[in-house]
Amino acid sequence: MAVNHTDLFPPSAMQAIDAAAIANGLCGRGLMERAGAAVAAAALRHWPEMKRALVLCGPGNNGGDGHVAARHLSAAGVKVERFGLAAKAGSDAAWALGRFPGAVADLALCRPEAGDLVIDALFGAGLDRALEGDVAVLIERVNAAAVPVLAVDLPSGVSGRTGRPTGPCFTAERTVTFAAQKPGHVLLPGRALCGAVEVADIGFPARMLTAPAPVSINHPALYLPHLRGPDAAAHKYSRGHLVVFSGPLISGGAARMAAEAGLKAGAGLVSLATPPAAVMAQAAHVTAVMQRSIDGLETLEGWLDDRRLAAFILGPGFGADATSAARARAYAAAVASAGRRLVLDADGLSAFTGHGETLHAIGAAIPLVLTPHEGEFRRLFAPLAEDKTLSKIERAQAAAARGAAIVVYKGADTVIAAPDGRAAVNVDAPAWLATAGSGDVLAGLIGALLVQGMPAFEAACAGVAMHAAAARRHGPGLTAEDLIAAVRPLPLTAA
Ligand SMILES: NC(=O)C1=CN([C@@H]2O[C@H](COP(=O)(O)OP(=O)(O)OC[C@H]3O[C@@H](n4cnc5c(N)ncnc54)[C@H](O)[C@@H]3O)[C@@H](O)[C@H]2O)[C@@H](O)CC1
Ligand SMILES: Nc1ncnc2c1ncn2[C@@H]1O[C@H](COP(=O)(O)OP(=O)(O)O)[C@@H](O)[C@H]1O
Ligand SMILES: [K+]
Repeated sequence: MAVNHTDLFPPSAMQAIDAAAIANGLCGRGLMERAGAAVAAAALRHWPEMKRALVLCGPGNNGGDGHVAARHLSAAGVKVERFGLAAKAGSDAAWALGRFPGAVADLALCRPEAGDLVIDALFGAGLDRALEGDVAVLIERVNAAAVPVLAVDLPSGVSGRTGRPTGPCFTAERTVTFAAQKPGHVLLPGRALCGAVEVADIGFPARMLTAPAPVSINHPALYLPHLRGPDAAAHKYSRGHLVVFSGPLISGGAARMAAEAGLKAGAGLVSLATPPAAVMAQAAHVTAVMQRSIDGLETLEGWLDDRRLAAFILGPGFGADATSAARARAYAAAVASAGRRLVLDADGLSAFTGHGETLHAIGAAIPLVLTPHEGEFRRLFAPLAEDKTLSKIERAQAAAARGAAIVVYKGADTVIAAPDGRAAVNVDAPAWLATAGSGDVLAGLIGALLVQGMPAFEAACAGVAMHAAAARRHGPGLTAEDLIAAVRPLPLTAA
């Protein structure tokens, strides 16, 4: 018996596991029994004082779980009222109803009142079309009544594959799902609509809970095997030299923050590659971070003869005008020709709008990490961003393939994706990370992990985790400068 706490299972994969389990001798009704019991237990644990449990039961297995939960709650002395849609004759849901016969009122009659708990067992994670009619009306009524909702598997009306509402949907205070989470539990807005998620063990053996695709929550096992602390004989060059391209005089702060974050994250040395006109301004600010005046491509190519320059960050505050964009493309190509690692962020990403093939060629040549926020993603991958059928995970995977790069698709639900289909969703970044310059810090963290020799996907996952950990460590009121100060190396062992 097991729960898979880290991998994400799209609804189709969960259905396949369900079918395989039953084909292998597990009893479908037994799964439903344990699912319903887990829901009832959660209801009793979190709402011990509930006046009534209003259990809304759909026609499928989700509704079956609801009937089982209703039976257990009634046996525990809770006043239970059921509302629902008829279960198909012969189905497990009909069997579950048969074990607890009694009135199942029409959905239109459901009137939640203060003190009630609504248990939403209408539809599960596989829902792929908008809920209409009585169900839609009831959802609006329940949401307006401001009574707590406990969702079974996923709030009805939310897609388990994308996390997006297909139409009207419940807003749950808690959700009990089974065996493993689906993408809809962690991608926004699904994550917020689920409330607190509990994953119940309903009896699948661990060997059956292997993910069909390498898509998971961003968790330490993804990057721990590649994370190293400095060994006792380390020197600064063995820890790696990171270079951050600085923008012009007016916008040097972004590169400086990336550089300082890189030092905090363990790069042995960090240098700003600064246009001559901005050197004095940067010199007035930086201390441990070094500088090199770079007046054009030729100077850069000369400097690239120094093999110790391991990775580059290009984009924070670099300049968005056509001249800067052309320079960004030329610098990125030079870094790629020299076989170094590269993080493209901010203006460095926008510079490649309409230059997808060049970007792909760079990604094919070197380890390349792209860190777009929503706006940059839309600019760089316009058709993908507009495809409303895709989930954020699927969009990030497609962008990674298109750019031959690791894509860190930022936001409150940052997705890290690789061209080979690996993807991870970060779920523990606090909202106070949404502050000017925090993306520049993230670029610095990823750059620092790249110079220390981590493979690009793992470096991106670890960088995103380190960024979120620093923000949590500081707490609300965070500025990007505070964020840098709060950065600590990630623990080398799982917590
Ligand atoms: N492997 C698992 O995770 C287990 C899942 N169980 C439950 O099974 C549920 C999935 O069961 P089902 O596949 O029967 O799915 P649902 O319970 O969501 O029911 C779908 C049924 O509703 C009908 N339907 C009517 N209007 C619909 C609409 N607008 N959109 C979609 N369907 C609509 C469909 O034709 C289908 O018959 C899970 O959510 C979970 O609660 C448990 O019973 C036990 C094991
Ligand atoms: N609501 C949020 N919750 C958690 N993290 C967030 C939220 N909004 C933004 N972030 C994170 O903050 C960072 C912002 O980066 P970015 O948009 O590039 O900002 P900037 O350009 O100002 O540096 C990203 O890492 C993003 O994932
Ligand atoms: K549900």
